Amino acid sequence: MNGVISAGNKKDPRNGNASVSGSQKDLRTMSGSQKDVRNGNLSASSSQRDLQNGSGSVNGSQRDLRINSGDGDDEKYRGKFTGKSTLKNPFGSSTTLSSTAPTENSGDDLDDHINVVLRVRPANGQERDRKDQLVTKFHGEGRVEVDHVSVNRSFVYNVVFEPEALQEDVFDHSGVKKLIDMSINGYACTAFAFGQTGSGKTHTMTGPPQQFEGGNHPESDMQGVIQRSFRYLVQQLGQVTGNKTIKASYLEIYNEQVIDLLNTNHRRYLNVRWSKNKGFYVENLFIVECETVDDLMAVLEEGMRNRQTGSHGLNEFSSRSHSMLTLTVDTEQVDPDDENLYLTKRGKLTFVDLAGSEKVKDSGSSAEMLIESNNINRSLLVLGNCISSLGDPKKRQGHIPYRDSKLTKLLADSLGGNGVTLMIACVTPSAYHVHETTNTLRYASRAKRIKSKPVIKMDPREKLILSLKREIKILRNENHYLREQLEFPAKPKGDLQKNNDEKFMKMVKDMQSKASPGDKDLYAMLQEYMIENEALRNENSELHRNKDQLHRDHQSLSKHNERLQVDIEKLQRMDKVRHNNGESYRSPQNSSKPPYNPPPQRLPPNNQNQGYVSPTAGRGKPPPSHGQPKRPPHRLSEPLMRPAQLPPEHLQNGYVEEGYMSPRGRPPIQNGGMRQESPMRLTDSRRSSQSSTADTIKSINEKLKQELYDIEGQINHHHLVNTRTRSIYGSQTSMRSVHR
Ligand SMILES: Nc1ncnc2c1ncn2[C@@H]1O[C@H](COP(=O)(O)OP(=O)(O)OP(=O)(O)O)[C@@H](O)[C@H]1O
Repeated sequence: MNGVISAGNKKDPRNGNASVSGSQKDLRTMSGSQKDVRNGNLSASSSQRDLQNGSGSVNGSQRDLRINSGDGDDEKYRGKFTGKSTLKNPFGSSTTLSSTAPTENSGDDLDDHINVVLRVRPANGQERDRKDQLVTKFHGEGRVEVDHVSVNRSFVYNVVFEPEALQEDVFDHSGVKKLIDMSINGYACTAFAFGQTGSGKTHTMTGPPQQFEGGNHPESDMQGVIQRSFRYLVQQLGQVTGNKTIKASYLEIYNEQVIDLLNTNHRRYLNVRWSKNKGFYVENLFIVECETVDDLMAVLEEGMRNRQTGSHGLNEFSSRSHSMLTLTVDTEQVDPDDENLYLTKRGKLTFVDLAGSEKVKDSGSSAEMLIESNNINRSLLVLGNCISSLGDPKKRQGHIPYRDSKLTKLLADSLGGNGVTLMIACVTPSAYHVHETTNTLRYASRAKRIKSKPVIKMDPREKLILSLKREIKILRNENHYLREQLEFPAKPKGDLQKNNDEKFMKMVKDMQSKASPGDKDLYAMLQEYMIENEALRNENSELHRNKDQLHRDHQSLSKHNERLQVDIEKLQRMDKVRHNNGESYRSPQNSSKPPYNPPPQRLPPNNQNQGYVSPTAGRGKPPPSHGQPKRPPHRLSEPLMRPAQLPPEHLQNGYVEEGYMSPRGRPPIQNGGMRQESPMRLTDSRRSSQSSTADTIKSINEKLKQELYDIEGQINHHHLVNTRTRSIYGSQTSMRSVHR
C-alpha cells in the first residue's frame, strides 16, 4: 500500500499530509528540469510518467516508509483498504441475493449514502510553469483542506486520492469492485466522474484521453477504472455457474442530444423515453453482446473514438459531451432455497464521464465551443440542482427536477432511486482553479448527503414466486417447530406426507376433543394452520405446473417464431432475386398496395425497440486489420446489417436448376445480375415474340406476387398472434425453471 490515498491515520505523522506535501515540494523543484525535457508541452501521459519516474524515488520512499514502519499504524492503514472504502461499507450490509436480500417491496434496510471519493490530480505543465501555489492539503481519514487566501475549507469524503495515486490505487480503493459485485447480484450500479474541465475525469475513467487517438491503447498501467472493471467483471462472472451475458451500450449527450457511440453508421439523435417498468431509457440504442474482455475493450475504444472532443485553453483533449457506457449483466443463479429454480438477476453497471464545467474566460472557447460549454454547464447545473434536492432531507420527498435535462433523466435511477452510486470528484491542486475546485468539493459534499436504497429489480413473476417461497419456508419452519413441540415426526414427502398430514389432523382433532378449553384454541389454531398450509402447498404446485406450461408454451412459440423467420428470409431472398432481375412487385391492379415490407428483425423480448445484435451474429474472428487501428468487435463493423442473404435452395449454386418448376408450374426468375433463360423459356422465346415473353413474365410475376401477398398475410397474422402471445408470456422468458 502506498501513501497516496489520504484516508490514512491522521495521527500518523508519516501519513498522506506529510509525505504528500513532501512530494509536492519535490514536484515543484523538479518542474524546472522537466519543463526543459518537455519543452513546455503538457502531455498527460508524460505528466503521469514524470510523476512515476521523476518522483519515483519519492513515491518509493513513501511506500517504504509506510510499509517498513513496522508498527501498528501500518497495519491499521492497510486494514482500511481490504476491499472496502475507508468509511463503513458504503453500500449497506448485504451484497448477495440470498433469501434475505431486499427486493423491490421488501422492507429490508439497505439505506445508505452515496459513496463519494475525491481524486486530486498532479499539477500539470501549465500550472507548474506558472508556479501555481498548491492549495490542497491532505489530513488523512479522507479529509482534504483547501488552503488559500480567498478560501479555507475542509471536506471529508469516503476516500481521497492524492496526486501521486496510481490508476491501480483508484480502482482498488474507490469501491468500484464492490459496485461490480453488486451489479452481478442484480443491482443497478453507476460510477461517475465529475469536476472542472481538465481535472482528470477521463484520465480516471479510461486513462489518458489522447491515447485513444489513432487507435492506440492506454498502456496497461495507465488504464482507467473502466478497463480494470471489465477485467474484474469478467473474472467474477467466471465464478457464476449458470448462464451469464454481458450487453454493452455506449452513448454520449452532446449539446443536449443523445448520440449512439456504437452505431455511427446510422448517426442520429435518439429519444429518451419513459416507461413504468424501465424508467427513463434511450430508444433504439445499439446493444452489443460481449463475452470477453477484448469484446468490452473494443466497445470502449469504438466509443472513445467516436466521442466529441475538442481542444481548448484548459485541456487539449477535452470531452465536449457526457458519455455513458452501460453494461447489462444477466446471470442465472440457482435459488439457494430451491435447486430446481433459477433466478435471473439483471444488474447494470454504468460508467459516466461527465463533460467538465468550464469558465469560458479561462478555456478561451471558440463560438462553437461556446454553445457546447453552455449546454455542458446547463446540464451540470440541473444535475447540481437534483443533487441538492436529493441531499436535502426536506426536499428529498418533493419534486426533483430530473426532467430538466437528458443527463439527469438518464441518471435519475442512479441518483435518487434504487441504484448504487459511486461519485469520483476530480480536482486540480492549483491555486489558479481554487474556486472551481471548491465548487466541485461542495458539489461532492452535497452528493454525499444523498441517501439511496438499493433494490434488486426483478421480474414480477419471479418476485411473486420468491415471496411465496419465502412464505412457504417460514411456514415450513413453523410447522416443523410445532410438530416438534407435539412430538410428531418431521414431515416426510409425497404420499407419505399426505397420510401423515391426515394422521396429524386426526390426532389434532382427538386431542382437541380431550383438551381443556384453553388448549382447544391452540388446537383450533393448529387445524387452521394445517388447512392454510395445505392450501399453500396446492398453490405452490399449481404455480409450478403453470410455470412448466408457460415454459413449454414459450418454447413452442420460439420455434414457431423461428419458422416464421425462415419464411420471411425466404421471402426476402425472393424479393432480392426479383429486384436483381429488375422486376417490380407493385401490382398493376392495385398500384397503391405497398410493396412487401419485411417484418422487424427478431428481437429478444426485452429489447424489442433496441438495436440488438444476436448472440451468435458475427461470432467469427474479425478480418486481419493490416495495420489499421484495431476495430471494435466484428459485430460492430456493420452493426445493423443482417448476414448476407443466400438465394433460396433451388436457386443456389448459380441459376435455375434444370427442370425446376415453380409451384405454379412456371420456371422461377433467376438469381444474379444477368438474365439467363431456362431451357423451357428458350423454347418459348423461340416460338413467341419479344412482347409475348414480356407478358408471360408479367403474368408469372403477378402470380408470384399474389403468392407473396398470401404468405405475407399469413406471416403478419402469425406475427400478430406471436407478438400478442409474447407480450403475455414475455416476462416469463427471464425466468428459467428446470424440473428434474
Ligand atoms: N492523475 C493524473 N495523473 C497524470 N495526468 C493526469 C491525471 N489526471 C489528468 N491528467 C492529465 O491531464 C489532462 C486532462 O485530463 P482529462 O482529459 O482526463 O480531464 P477531464 O476532466 O476529462 O477534462 P474535460 O472535462 O475537459 O474532458 C490529460 O492529459 C490527462 O492525461
